[in-house]
Amino acid sequence: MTVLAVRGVTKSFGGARALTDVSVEFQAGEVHALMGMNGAGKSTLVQILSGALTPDAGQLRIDGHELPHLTPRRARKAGISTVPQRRELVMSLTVAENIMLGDLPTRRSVVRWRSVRAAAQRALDDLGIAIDAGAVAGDLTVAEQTMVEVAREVRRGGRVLILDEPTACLGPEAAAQIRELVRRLRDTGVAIVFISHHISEVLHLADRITVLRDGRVTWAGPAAHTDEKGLVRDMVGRDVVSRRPIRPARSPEVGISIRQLCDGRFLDRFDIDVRRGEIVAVLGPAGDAQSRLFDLLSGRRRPDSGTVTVGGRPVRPGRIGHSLASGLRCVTGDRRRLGLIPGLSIDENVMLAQDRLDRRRMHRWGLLARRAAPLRDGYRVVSLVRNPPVEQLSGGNQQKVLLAKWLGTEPSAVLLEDPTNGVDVAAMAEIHSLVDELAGRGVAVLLASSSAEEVMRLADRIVVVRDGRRRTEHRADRITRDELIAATLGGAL
Ligand SMILES: Nc1ncnc2c1ncn2[C@@H]1O[C@H](COP(=O)(O)OP(=O)(O)OP(=O)(O)O)[C@@H](O)[C@H]1O
Repeated sequence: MTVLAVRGVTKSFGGARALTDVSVEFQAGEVHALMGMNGAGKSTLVQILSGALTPDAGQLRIDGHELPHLTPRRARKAGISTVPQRRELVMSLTVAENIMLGDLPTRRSVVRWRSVRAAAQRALDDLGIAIDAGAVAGDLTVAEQTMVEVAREVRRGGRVLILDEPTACLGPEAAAQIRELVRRLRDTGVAIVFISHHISEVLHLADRITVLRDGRVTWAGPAAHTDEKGLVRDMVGRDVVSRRPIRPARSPEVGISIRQLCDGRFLDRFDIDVRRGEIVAVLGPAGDAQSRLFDLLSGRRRPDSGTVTVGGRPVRPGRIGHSLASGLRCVTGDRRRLGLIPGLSIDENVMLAQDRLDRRRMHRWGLLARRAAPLRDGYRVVSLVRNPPVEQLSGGNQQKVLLAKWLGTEPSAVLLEDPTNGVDVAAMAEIHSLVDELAGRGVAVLLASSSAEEVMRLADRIVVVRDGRRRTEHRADRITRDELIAATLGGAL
């Protein structure tokens, strides 16, 4: 049964078309995946469905009734809920408070906290989510926070649930938990709109797929009627090949050396050496250790103890300037919060890390554009209008701006945290080639990733961390992906 129907929707931004004549129907009890390259128009469509954007033409119908002048409030009332990429929980409140926010049961204007807790726990239990409603939201893992948001939306009566890349940046186990929840929701009759760049995930999970390219539907049908190759062609318009290159022998010189690094429960006497020209990955079930490595190596945070040397020279802990001066570049996995400056254009963001460009020269726009051009072209940053503020770019293109910003500075060593987060298959292959080239130029690359596939594609060696400790080390050419996942989960090899 069709719950939500989109007919002939078109949307432009300042004269540039983001969506053209898009029609799609979402059925109750079905997982419907939206796929497409970065900038294809998926988020624009989702924002139209959730009432955040008004289409220039076309209509939306719920249960056959037209929904004119949709606003976020009306969409929610009609049962259309969105769980966006960025978690929207109040981290200092409990899970129960977050779930019940805006709908707190009261008696004579006094909140009945016991009822709050009980109702929230019921909402979680009904969906088979094993989380204590009394826990503080900020203490949950990212996957658990996503589940809490799902429970909240379903409790509020969501019949069409839009999940925007809910498994991005999650390790294999957490991603599997989210998929399990999606299946349970589907079985209760919710219509699920699922956005993901992971093709195998979509092929396993989705009942139906709609592919967008340049704002138009290029393929739509049951998931069983297509395959990986077909999807890539429909999304990209050509085949995409991404293979491990044969890299030249690595230099014996050590690029980055980490010794006995300790930081709270995240890192416990952690050691690693990355030689110049080598790619070493740190992989673990939860991304905690990986993002803590980013904080420590970039100098944002001082470790409890331990040393880091780059090119044989010690780096003073807790000092961003020292980290940069050592030739180390750390590319964050959290581009929205730590990576890019909203309000500044693509060119300004790309050039921010170039030390030769001081503040005064930043305002010579012609020069800025000329110097930024090779980087934005090299990293294939695509936008509808020339040089917009960076927040107007699609997610994957923002990621490319972030990589261009740091990798354009000729580093001697890099830490890359989830470098292809939110990036489409074609851009992923391009970014992987760029990382290969970096290593080929003798840069020491430390890869902090949550994706076993990515690690298998890029790394020479893989170090598995669990509970902050280095557990096992593997050569990428001597292990299979499944063995690696078992190793991250602590299973026997
Ligand atoms: N507010 C805006 N102003 C101007 N252009 C915009 C705005 N929002 C989106 N766009 C443009 O519309 C196009 C479609 O973007 P959209 O975010 O829908 O892509 P997407 O398919 O979700 O991509 P991704 O996979 O990277 O998230 C992009 O070229 C983007 O730059």
